[in-house]
Amino acid sequence: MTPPSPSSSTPKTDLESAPLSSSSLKNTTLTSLSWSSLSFSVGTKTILSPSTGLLRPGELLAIMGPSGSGKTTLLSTLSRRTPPSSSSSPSPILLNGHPLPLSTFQSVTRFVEQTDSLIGALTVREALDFASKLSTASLTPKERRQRVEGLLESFGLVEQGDIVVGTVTNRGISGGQKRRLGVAKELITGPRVVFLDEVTSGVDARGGWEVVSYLRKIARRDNLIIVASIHQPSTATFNLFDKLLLLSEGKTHYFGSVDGLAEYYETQLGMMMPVHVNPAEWLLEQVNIDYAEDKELARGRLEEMQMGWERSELKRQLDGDVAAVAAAAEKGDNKFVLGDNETEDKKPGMARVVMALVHRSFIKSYRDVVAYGIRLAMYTGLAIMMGTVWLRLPATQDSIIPFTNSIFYGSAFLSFMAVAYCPAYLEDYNQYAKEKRNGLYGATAMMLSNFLVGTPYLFLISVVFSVISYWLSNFQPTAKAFFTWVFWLFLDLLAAEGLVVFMTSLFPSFVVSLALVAFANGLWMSVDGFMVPPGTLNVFWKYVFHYWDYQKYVFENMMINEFSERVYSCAETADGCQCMWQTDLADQCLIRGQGVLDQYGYKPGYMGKDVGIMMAIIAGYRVAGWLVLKLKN
Ligand SMILES: Nc1ncnc2c1ncn2[C@@H]1O[C@H](COP(=O)(O)OP(=O)(O)OP(=O)(O)O)[C@@H](O)[C@H]1O
Repeated sequence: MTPPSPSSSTPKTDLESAPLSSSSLKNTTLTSLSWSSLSFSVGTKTILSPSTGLLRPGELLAIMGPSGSGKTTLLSTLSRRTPPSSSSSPSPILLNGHPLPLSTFQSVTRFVEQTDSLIGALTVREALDFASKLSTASLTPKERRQRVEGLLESFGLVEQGDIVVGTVTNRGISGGQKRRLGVAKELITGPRVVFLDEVTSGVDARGGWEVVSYLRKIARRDNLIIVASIHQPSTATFNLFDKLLLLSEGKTHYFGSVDGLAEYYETQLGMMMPVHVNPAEWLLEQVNIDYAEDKELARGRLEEMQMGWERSELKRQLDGDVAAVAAAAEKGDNKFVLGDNETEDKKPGMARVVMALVHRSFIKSYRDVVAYGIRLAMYTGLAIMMGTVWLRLPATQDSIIPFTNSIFYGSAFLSFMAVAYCPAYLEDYNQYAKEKRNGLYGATAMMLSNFLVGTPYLFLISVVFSVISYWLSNFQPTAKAFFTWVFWLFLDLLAAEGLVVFMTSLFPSFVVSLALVAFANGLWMSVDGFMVPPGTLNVFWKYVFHYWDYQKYVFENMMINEFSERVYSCAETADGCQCMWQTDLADQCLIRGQGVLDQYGYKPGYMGKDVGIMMAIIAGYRVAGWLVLKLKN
């Protein structure tokens, strides 16, 4: 496990021949990652002062520093997720001494976020398989399997291969194993450089050590460069790193080998590193002035240490090595850049991505009770409740108001309850956002797959709800009327889900999206025509909101479905017949259902037009959601 000695020799290999599609993940082409004058400012505030570094294949770099010292900023600019403030063209970040175009750079590097983007319902093996399907199309099924099995083995996850990651009802694998899986997922494309934010976050000391030792093993075996920010590693974990970049207030205090730290501090700064103390803790103490009693004194000392680094022989050597790498590349020894076609060819097309996403969401939908199970149970409960409250209503005038109320409840309250979809969509959105940042797929694939997976479930919910409540309540008992009811309920739920998708994409926060969807549905409920009949509704609400209220079309058509072809008996009293609605059937002591509809101004015969409007509203919500995701690029 001895680190290979870094050398400043001229890179001899060529990234162009990087065999990304081969089953081997070994790097044979990248010889260095270097950067100089890499800085980042916001306005006049410097967050990262010019940083320089050089890494060779097989090396692990720890970026360490007190909270707020700029670790995340450095990692983010180094991985080119955030453009640096200094001359961003050409990039100050070089691979084999070359500033590669962003797309080429991204095709040979990966970023592992602090929080894993893992789907709890998938097994460990499936998580890797889907990561592979979403990121590369150039593997045969056999190569894909080999790569997945290879990574399971490399990260010590073979025994956990068929265990789910973990859901609300299934505990799944441990935190450390999750972190290892999160890293393995990013290695599936065979990157040459891996960036990891807070590599040991969410795991205990032992778990952290395990993650880093697996990383070290893989870096050595496959010649990868690994850059990880880390908060406060244990001594054992710290010693697994080859190099350290120590930051304080955005400035570099040390860049070099972990082994050479004690000597540097002693000879350059005259400070003895205690032997029996965790070196990481000791270093952080030296560069952290947040808790110093005498801030002035501590700041002076910090600046002295930082100047010590600037003046050091190590820094001079580093600058020389970085310059030599760039100079060698400039001589033109290497043909470098991965051809655009070559990288594009490896990405799966839209159809493949959508298929993989649909398959993945489908597995999630039946294994994870939060996705659809809870909602199905809730709607079933509501159906039983509704059917037994409005139980076996006879076709008499006394049932007309309960029928009307039930139709409103069945349409409006059910769509209101789509708020229950907010948490599940938020989970999908966060997954999408992470995978988008890693360049896996975009807004179109996300929207299409979400719609394709959700639609059959909404249909199932509509059927289950209607089968129970429709017949229990005794709505118009014909097959045609039943299926029309199911159809409108289905459209209702599709529109309501579209609203959730749009709102939650716009404000991806549980509390905010929940409040906004509830507010919007509250508004649609009050102007749909039930509370205030359309003829009475004041012009502002009528013309600004009523006509594009999806609940209006559902309520109106469900009302027409119940009343347009049905007849209700009036009350027989001692004085004769008393009809609450006067229609042409009054002399037979009956009420023609159309009489009820007349008070709302509803007429049958416009279903085709209403279905068209409803579909436009459903599509409108989806397109609005897609636009939001697109614009958030
Ligand atoms: N876009 C930004 N605008 C303003 N300030 C920023 C921005 N990005 C970072 N900062 C500030 O720069 C400093 C460094 O932030 P950064 O997140 O890089 O530190 P860190 O070392 O990763 O901190 P921690 O260990 O607490 O996560 C912080 O004070 C932060 O508030």
